[in-house]
Amino acid sequence: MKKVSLLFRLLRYVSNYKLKLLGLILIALTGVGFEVLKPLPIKVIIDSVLSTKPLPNSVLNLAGNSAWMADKGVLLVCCLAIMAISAAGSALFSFWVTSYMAGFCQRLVNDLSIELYNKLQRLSLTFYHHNKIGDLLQRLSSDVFVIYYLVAQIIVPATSSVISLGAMFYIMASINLELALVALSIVPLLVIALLVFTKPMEKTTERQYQNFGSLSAFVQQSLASMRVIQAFARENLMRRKMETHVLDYNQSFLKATQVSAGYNQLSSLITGLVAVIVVGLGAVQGMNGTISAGDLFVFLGYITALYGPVNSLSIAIGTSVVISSRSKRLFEILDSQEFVTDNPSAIAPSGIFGQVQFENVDFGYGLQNEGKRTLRNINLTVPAGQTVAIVGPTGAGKSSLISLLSRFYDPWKGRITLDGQDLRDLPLPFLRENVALVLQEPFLFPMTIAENIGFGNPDATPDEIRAAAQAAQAHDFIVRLPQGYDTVITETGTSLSGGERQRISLARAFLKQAPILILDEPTSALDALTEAKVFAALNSMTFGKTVFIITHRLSAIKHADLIITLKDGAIVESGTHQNLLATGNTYAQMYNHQQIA
Ligand SMILES: Nc1ncnc2c1ncn2[C@@H]1O[C@H](COP(=O)(O)OP(=O)(O)OP(=O)(O)O)[C@@H](O)[C@H]1O
Repeated sequence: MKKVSLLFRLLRYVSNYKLKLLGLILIALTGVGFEVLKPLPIKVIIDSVLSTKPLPNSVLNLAGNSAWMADKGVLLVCCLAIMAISAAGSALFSFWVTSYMAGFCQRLVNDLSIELYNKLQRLSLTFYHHNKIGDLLQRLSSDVFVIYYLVAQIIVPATSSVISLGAMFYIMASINLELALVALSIVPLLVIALLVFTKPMEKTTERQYQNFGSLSAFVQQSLASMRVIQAFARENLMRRKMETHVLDYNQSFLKATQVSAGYNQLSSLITGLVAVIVVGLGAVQGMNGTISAGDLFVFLGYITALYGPVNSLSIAIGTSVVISSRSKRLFEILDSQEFVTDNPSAIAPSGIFGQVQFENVDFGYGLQNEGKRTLRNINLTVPAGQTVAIVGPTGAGKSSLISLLSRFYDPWKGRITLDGQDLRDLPLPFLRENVALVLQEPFLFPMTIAENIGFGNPDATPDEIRAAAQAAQAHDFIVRLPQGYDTVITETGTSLSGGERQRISLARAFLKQAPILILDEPTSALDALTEAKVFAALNSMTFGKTVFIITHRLSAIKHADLIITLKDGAIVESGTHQNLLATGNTYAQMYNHQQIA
């Protein structure tokens, strides 16, 4: 997307608050008006108090011909005017603009953050496989401020700069057109400087923020895996990698800063040079008597004041380059394809029985024509209320198969139905409300244990949370913790053992009371006794539910209604424990091997 169209797209968020923006610009312009007025009382002092020039008509009209308009009276009024202009213009309006702008821009940042967050929630896991969390974090917490800069460093300063330049030029031209035109030559010179610097600024800024994203991602991953780093004593290796990331970032930061400082300095140089020329020419005209001392003072005042708006215009233009590069990183998220989409015309059925059917399902993680096929021609019927166990060697596709049930991904080919209805024709939130999931890696939030379990059902009462914990064999260890159910879990959950985390995760799924329960190795971290208790509890908790369970401990699923064996992404056998044992094939071999071991 082109730089200008990126800026226009960003502008659309601002256009939701047209009136507020207009208010902000009006306040800023009033401040500018005071700035433009600043040299005028001094001109009156120089020309009409210190010299003999009559008072300007505008002042006479205001004051009338009153007697107090003698020199000292004029001097006093001019001094009061200077004070009022400075107090109102510089102090009051600067404060007002700053606080108004902060509130307004923060609201824009909030809007954009929420839109990004909503989009991130809709994106399927495929997106997360291709993007690093640290980089996304950086986009959401830092790049999102581009909208702030768009208003605070471009729209408002550029508008007030253009208007104040216009007003100053008008007054200067009415004093001396020739000098005013020389002053205006700043504009084409600055445009040339900008043309030279745009590309390098764009490139270096983009690189800088890419490197910053990589650095954030590396730090985030390192912190999350500190235990592994320490266990393998790989601190030096990771430090060297960190140094490389920091160095890359520093170099790109340095380049971006040098290029943008180069542009700023060149534009300052141009402004300064033109100002010197105008001062010189003005002084010559003053000596020739073609311009009064007061007018020359106004002129010189504006020439110095001209630097402010011209400079903020050039900064605004430079910032627009930076902003467009950074906003690209946000629009990349907003434009990411939602591979799993919610069908807007889908109607939720009044209830769910729980019959699940896979019909000729093929699936892979990449795009259909590019990626490797992970599941091939899966045909499977699970009647409502039955328990199906999925077994097979590691990497066979077991977790992939069950991830299709929650529509984390959609099949490449074929379809999966729930009570005869294609999952893609069910509202996505409805489907996921009706599926409870225990993942292989139990994830806990940095909240209390009660909140972690209650995540399965936010309306659950403390008694229901406790009952779910009891069923998952978690209650006993929870009440032994100093704060019991109110114990806050550390960010990574490392304050609990693997088995404890697993049981909390199980309790969360139990609490959800969904008609379909998916358990991906739910007891792999439990000792044999606790595992037996969990499985005993499972029998009562899963009554009437359709259950998919993946486990490597085959003795635990002997009573499943159906067992399927997956190998290289295909179902190679299915039946009950007894049937499969009788065949002597893969399942029987794995089972017998475990019995001996
Ligand atoms: N996000 C992913 N992107 C690409 N390939 C993946 C992804 N997740 C899994 N795979 C691949 O899909 C295949 C099946 O993986 P899956 O996790 O479904 O196997 P599994 O039978 O559950 O294994 P395990 O018993 O070890 O958990 C593997 O080859 C794996 O490398």
